[in-house]
Amino acid sequence: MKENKIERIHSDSAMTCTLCMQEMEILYDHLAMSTEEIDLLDMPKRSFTVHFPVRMDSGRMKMFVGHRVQYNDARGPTKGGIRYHPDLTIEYLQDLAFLMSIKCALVDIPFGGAKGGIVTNTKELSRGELERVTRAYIREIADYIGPLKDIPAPDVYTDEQIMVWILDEFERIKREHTPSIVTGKPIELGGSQVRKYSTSLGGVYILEAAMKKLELDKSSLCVAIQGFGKVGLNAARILYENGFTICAVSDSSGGIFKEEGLDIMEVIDHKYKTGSVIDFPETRNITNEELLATDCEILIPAALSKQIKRENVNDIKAKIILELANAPVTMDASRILLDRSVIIVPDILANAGGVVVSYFEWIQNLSQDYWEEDKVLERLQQKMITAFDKVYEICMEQDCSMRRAALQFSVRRILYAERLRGNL
Ligand SMILES: NC(=O)c1ccc[n+]([C@@H]2O[C@H](COP(=O)([O-])OP(=O)(O)OC[C@H]3O[C@@H](n4cnc5c(N)ncnc54)[C@H](O)[C@@H]3O)[C@@H](O)[C@H]2O)c1
Repeated sequence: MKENKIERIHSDSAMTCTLCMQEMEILYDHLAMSTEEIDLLDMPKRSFTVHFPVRMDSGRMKMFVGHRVQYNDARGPTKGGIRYHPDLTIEYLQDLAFLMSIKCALVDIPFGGAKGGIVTNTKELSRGELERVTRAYIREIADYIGPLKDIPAPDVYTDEQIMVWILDEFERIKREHTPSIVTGKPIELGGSQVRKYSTSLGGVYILEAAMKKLELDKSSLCVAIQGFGKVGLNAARILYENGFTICAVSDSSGGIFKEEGLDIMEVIDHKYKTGSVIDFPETRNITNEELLATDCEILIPAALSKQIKRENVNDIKAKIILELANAPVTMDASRILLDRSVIIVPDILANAGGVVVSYFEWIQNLSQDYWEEDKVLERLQQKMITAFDKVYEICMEQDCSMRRAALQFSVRRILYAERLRGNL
């Protein structure tokens, strides 16, 4: 099992493991973990595949493949997204489910980690087919999910509407209202305030906490953001509203740069009208490579994995990298940046705000007590800052990277829960 994981870690396919998984191998030695501990963390508790037929619009039946991985539930029911992707493999989902366990432990929410999905290209399905595929998948896995077992959420190519179909199908099967079965719902059906920008806001809380420790003044710093989707756009908006100068942003069509800073509200308007940030008046169009190499203090990758790699790492000028995307920096590049004393705030900490607000949504559903926006904001900030402080303390004590510190802290928490249960 362990060898397979290492092979995957070093493979270079589109579905490779994240940097955290590579760091885990180092951590096994660093923490002097016993064989029992390594074995326990190396295997998901439950991992299964379902095959199911769905009637297509053409009238013919087509077989689909779905997976769900419930990695570790020592600290609570498992929690994790449902992803629709043609290249989805159960091995990759196992790694993502493991990272969800780590992320939940890091921000101290009572969940284990899960991940699942369907092997499909949503662009090739009609809306009706997408609904039938989703409902059929839920019928297959309904016995293994539940508010106190395993709680799905949106992920790549799944959204609020798909969460509603999941909720509705599950409730039809169980014949009772169960809003806590899934998170990422619209507010009208039990969703939480703040959810739509929770990942970005959580990242901003962490960035501001890091800057306070480093005694940096935000007004004098230039920020560049790669990706202008749900996470990048909201991060740009919140930072702009908080007085940061955003000098470059980009999306898949390219980017824009303005040394004195962009009017982000106008850029958002332009993006909605034209579909891209490029060609915004009085700015210079730049490529995504140029965006990463922008002369800025803070770089926020919020698009895809593996954007900062050996080939372009020497062009990076930022002093702080806030990883809002998952695994945007490769292992090689990370080592080089750390040698140059660049601070990398790792994905498992920087983008954990999303799962924290998912936890709040679940609490609200279970208690039927719905919170005002202010309460969600206050509790999100508290969770993020507590995790940051802990990670920072370990970094200072051990003179290690934030990723190493975060992983170490979470692994210890999970192993402690396992030990209390008598599993170690
Ligand atoms: N949505 C969340 O709550 C959440 C939570 C945790 C992590 N993440 C991670 O954050 C990242 C972004 O997620 P999202 O939800 O904003 O996705 P999204 O699909 O809404 O946005 C992605 C953005 O990246 C841009 N993009 C695509 N290719 C690009 C390229 N080559 N160069 C520059 N930009 C490019 C797209 O144009 C789009 O603006 C992903 O890595 C995701 O896994 C998201």
